[in-house]
Amino acid sequence: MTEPAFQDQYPDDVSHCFGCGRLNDHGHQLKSRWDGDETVAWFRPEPYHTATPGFVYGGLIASLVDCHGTATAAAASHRAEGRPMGPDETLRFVTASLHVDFLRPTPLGGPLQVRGQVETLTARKAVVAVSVIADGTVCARGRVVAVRMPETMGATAGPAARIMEDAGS
Ligand SMILES: CCCCCCCC(=O)SCCNC(=O)CCNC(=O)[C@H](O)C(C)(C)COP(=O)(O)OP(=O)(O)OC[C@H]1O[C@@H](n2cnc3c(N)ncnc32)[C@H](O)[C@@H]1OP(=O)(O)O
Repeated sequence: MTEPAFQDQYPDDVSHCFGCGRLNDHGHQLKSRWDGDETVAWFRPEPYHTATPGFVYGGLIASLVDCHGTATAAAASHRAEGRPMGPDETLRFVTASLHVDFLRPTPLGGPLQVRGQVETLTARKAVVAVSVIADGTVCARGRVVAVRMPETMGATAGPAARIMEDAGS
């Protein structure tokens, strides 16, 4: 049986992210999982994710790097602490820094493999290297500095909750 994706184990109050939130019907809903000591996600860009005809928009690629990086940070933190991921226990990480190098044009039409490798991990911070691969060729490399989410970003009440309600999510 396939393991549930990291993002599917986030609590509801942090599951509206445009890149990976399972509760965001308009988002990418990226799904990241362990593959040995690395992490992997697959994403198939749609024709409207175009940069120039036939090639993937760089902002989408940055989004995949971002959400795979932060999800990898959360999963690695759980693994290091010996705590399974789950809706009540998820250690939450947000992006402090996102760097992407676009090495070559990324072809549109097939699935992209997104691979993550934890470079450093402390209780409060993870640095994750991410590759975006099309048909066996690395098209972009990124690095995410992910930091434990401040309490103010996970609000279940107040303005944040009202915005999501208004959006119908
Ligand atoms: C939870 C699931 C949701 C999915 C997430 C999806 C990804 C996202 O898009 S998140 C949205 C975008 N990100 C944000 O809005 C975050 C906004 N920024 C913040 O809230 C804060 O600046 C935050 C939390 C990142 C860092 O807080 P801050 O108090 O500055 O942390 P601080 O204690 O100084 O630094 C912690 C560590 O991070 C490092 N760090 C902080 N900012 C940066 C940076 N920009 N670049 C590199 N390193 C940094 C520090 O050097 C420090 O490292 P060390 O522990 O080795 O000394």
